[in-house]
Amino acid sequence: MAYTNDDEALQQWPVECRDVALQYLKTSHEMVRKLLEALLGNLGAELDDSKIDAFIGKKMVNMNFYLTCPNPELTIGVRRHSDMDTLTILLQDGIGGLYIKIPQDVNMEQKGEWVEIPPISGALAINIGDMLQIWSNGRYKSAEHIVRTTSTKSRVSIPIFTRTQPTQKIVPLPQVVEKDGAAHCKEFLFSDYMNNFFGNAHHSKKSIEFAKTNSA
Ligand SMILES: O=C(O)CCC(=O)C(=O)O
Ligand SMILES: [Fe+2]
Repeated sequence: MAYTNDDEALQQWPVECRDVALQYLKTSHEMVRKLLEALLGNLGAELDDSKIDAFIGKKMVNMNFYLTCPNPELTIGVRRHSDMDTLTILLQDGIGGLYIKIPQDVNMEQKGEWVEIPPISGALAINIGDMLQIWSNGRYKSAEHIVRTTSTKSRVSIPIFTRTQPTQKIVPLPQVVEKDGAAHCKEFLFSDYMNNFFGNAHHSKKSIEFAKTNSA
């Protein structure tokens, strides 16, 4: 359910869930703003409110229902992808099944492996999106993830995607580039990216290939 404004949400979202979904979305927006400030501030990039709003101005709340599957090894719930947005807030129930791939180029024992993000009661999972990877000049990685189903229990997850406007220029933040000595991606418009991948949000690191082909 895409969010534009309260009136539209109240008119168009299903009456059974619209109030609680709206509340979840609004509370999350404040949290996302603080997270983004902290994450980018940590890289030396202080952004004013209008910039932060531009990065997370478009929001969407989804509701995923994964049915049980008699042969889970023959299928997948959501195929391998990274999120195309800025930050994703993910509420999952207690069933489990979300796995992320630890990148090869990190200094961790489990590098290259798929690792489960176990549900923790009362906790949210936060995904770095592809655009945040680019703004941070690759310092933060948008993790590839996958959802596996089980034969015994259905699962529910509710992600909130926060994303930038189509007209937003995507380019590594100058404060980070200055520190790093080089930008790892050339400028492009988010709309260019969406034209390439929209309708295929569950791509597999396509943006990173895209960024590479745009690479300075
Ligand atoms: O269901 C989940 O845990 C993750 C869903 C997801 O990755 C997505 O909707 O992009
Ligand atoms: Fe995802």
